[in-house]
Amino acid sequence: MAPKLDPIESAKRNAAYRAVEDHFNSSMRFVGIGSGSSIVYGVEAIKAHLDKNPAPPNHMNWFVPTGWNSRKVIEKAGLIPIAFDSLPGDSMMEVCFDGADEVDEELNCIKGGGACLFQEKLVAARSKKFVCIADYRKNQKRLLTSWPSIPIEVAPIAHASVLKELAVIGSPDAKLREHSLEKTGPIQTDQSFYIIDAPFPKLLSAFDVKNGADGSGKDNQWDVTTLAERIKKINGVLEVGLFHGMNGDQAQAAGLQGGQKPVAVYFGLENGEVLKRDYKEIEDLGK
Ligand SMILES: O=C[C@H](O)[C@H](O)[C@H](O)COP(=O)(O)O
Repeated sequence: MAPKLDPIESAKRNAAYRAVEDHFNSSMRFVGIGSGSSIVYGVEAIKAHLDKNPAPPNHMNWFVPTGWNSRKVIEKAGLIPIAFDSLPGDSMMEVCFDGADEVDEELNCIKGGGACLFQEKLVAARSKKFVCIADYRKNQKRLLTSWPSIPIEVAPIAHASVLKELAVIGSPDAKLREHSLEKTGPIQTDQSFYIIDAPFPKLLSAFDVKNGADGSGKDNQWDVTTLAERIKKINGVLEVGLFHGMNGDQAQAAGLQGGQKPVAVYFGLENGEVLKRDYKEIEDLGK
């Protein structure tokens, strides 16, 4: 008998199975796989789906990892990984599945809690859609409600100057993420970069801005997009753990390749149900 999962793990697993049921099929060619603990259940659900519904004859399903750990999860499930930079020509992934640390009402996400975000953003932006798997703790009205800080991937040589500039723009307590065993030093990403965690006050959404709020950073009030773009401009920053702007459907409708935001987020709830939030419902919210 399978061991009983604790409520949070079981919420992630329920969300993963629903997300995969709604967005995966065996004839897909390229599928992105994110990082973290929730996506492990996503891969489990994909494998279970393929076992029941094998791919058509002579058809390969390839899975694009977002880092070392994600590649191991793919391999362990017996699925076939393909490196992002081996994707042929202009082919897109049909879908990518990934987790998040926090998701707001507009489906903006904070990611990078597990030190992966650069490759996750590359993969999301080359996928027709990003589908997010999460548990109830991640579902918040605004970002930085329960999750305390924004993960930022930086070049090691620039970490001190990035910390200084973050202080200037309103995050004096930003910190370099270190291993718990101090002597092992800063945590390194798959790119051998460092991670800075930058706390800011709760972020405004595009709805707030549309309704007249000032998210320009005055009085340290930022909206998600303005802050993400401001941090990205700091020399030495490779990527910011804010996934914002358009989702894949919206990007393609605008003639662009892909977006950063999920088209849908599946939150596993404490009572065993799954709450699905998708961007169409958000468009209605904005009216
Ligand atoms: O760095 C890690 C990634 O962005 C993860 O997707 C994110 O931290 C969520 O991870 P988990 O599913 O473990 O909560």
